[in-house]
Amino acid sequence: MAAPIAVAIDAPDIETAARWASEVAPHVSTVKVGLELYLRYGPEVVGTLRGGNKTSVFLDLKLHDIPATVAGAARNLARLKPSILTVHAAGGREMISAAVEAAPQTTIAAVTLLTSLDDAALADVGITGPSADAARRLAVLAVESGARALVCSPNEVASLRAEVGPEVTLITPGVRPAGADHGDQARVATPEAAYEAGADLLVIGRPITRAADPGAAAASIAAALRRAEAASA
Ligand SMILES: O=c1ccn([C@@H]2O[C@H](COP(=O)(O)O)[C@@H](O)[C@H]2O)c(=O)[nH]1
Repeated sequence: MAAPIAVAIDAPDIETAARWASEVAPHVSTVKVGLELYLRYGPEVVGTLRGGNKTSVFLDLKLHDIPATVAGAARNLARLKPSILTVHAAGGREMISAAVEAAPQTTIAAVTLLTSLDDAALADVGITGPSADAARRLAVLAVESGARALVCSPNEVASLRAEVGPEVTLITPGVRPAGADHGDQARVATPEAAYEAGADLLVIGRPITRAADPGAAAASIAAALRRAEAASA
């Protein structure tokens, strides 16, 4: 079975994106399209990456605007049939509800706190104290507004799970295999730690796509998750 990994296809061009998607497709459940590709190619990129692969396409466009604008955007994006569409939880209750109502067939995932922000960067934007507290507050607001999925750091999965229960899908970027370069990610954990904490879908980009062989890198992380699952059974 394909591993619960969404590979972030943050590629400079559609040819590279299509190659990465087909190389990782046998090993993972999902490919993720973000701003870099969508803003260059628009809706066609979704069809291209879906291609003949069985992977789901996750649209990570992090909508954040007034409710009416987000509703219109979510309605248009839902036509592409993504499995998941992201909005920023900080957009507030009405904005999240507007997205959920506009795209009833799509899982709306609310981004709590970007995983690139460390304590100092969070303080810069007025969020002080433990990141887990702020993430929990935003998570509750998002779920109360109808979001069925949340995006958070792997380090915050356990506390969010305790708060929102088993039915909400927890999606974690900020995943780095042991020894991998963290790049611009601040609140990180290994794939095994994210999985063991209870994450439902691990978002992993550069550790896979920048490897010499993306297919082999995806297969290796998928195998590590299977070992973690077997060990916890
Ligand atoms: O809080 C967030 C929300 C989304 N992302 C996205 O995930 C991937 C991570 O890619 P890596 O190469 O594994 O760092 C990227 O597309 C981000 O836009 C996130 O990192 N953090």
